[in-house]
Amino acid sequence: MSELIVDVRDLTVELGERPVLHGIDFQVSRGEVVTLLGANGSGKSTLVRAIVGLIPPVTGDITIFGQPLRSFHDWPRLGYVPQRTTAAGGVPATVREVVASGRLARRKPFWPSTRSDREAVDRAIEMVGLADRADDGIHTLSGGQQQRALIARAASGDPDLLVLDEPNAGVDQRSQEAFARSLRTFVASGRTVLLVLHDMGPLEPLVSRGVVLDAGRVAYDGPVPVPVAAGRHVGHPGAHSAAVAGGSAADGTIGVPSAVPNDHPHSSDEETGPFGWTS
Ligand SMILES: Nc1ncnc2c1ncn2[C@@H]1O[C@H](COP(=O)(O)OP(=O)(O)OP(=O)(O)O)[C@@H](O)[C@H]1O
Repeated sequence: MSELIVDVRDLTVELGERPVLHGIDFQVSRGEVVTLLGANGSGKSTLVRAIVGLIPPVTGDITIFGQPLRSFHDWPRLGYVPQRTTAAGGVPATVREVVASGRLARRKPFWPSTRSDREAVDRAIEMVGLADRADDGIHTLSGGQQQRALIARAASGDPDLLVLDEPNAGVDQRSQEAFARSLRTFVASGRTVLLVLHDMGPLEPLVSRGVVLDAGRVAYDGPVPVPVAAGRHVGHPGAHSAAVAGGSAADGTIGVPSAVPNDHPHSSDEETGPFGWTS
């Protein structure tokens, strides 16, 4: 069996004393691109935040790179971009400076950046299609471009696992396509990606597995569902949780769409369905 990069067992999380995740089992193996799907408030961001160590579990275990999270120290191996952040915040930094800050965990304190630092920063800027804006102030970029700069910052540290919470929110189609191409290169080098997505868009062919959360529980875990008709989708043969997801197991359909309404406030394309398909 391939190496488990993320291993979540029986995870329960509370926020403000309210249970949000209930007994989640969730694994990601090396080289996979796994997307978390589900309705607003189903717990996707909470699961991701627990995995990167921002929220403590009430019960259950989280292991990353084979290490229990509570004793994990190798943070440069993990790149994380949270949802809906802006990079500007009044800081007069250029795109290159923001991206270069992603290398800090790999550098010796007070030493100047090395050639490999600078090359990694250039690669990451190229990856998100911001090469022509590298020396511009981050505050001059659009929200979507700032989001891409943050992805580049996470990627510049050469992580083995990239965790991105809605990386394409508010990002135009052409940039999404450029990002999908770069992510393909990232994954081809044997690295691993965990994404929260509402609209898969150009990332869809890259995604190896979809996990749908419904009210803090795993409702489906299997190949990414594909559409059969407006509002109905079918799982690939072998999708193991079809019945659990609420659809009709008899006709092979799964109820994923009902768990993934397209009501997200910052979707980049209002005409597009939850998996990036025109509805
Ligand atoms: N700080 C908090 N305190 C209390 N409840 C919270 C907090 N943050 C989130 N929640 C609640 O936890 C639940 C899960 O939220 P979460 O953000 O993980 O969902 P999500 O699936 O990522 O949603 P979205 O698609 O809208 O980002 C929601 O009901 C939300 O209201």
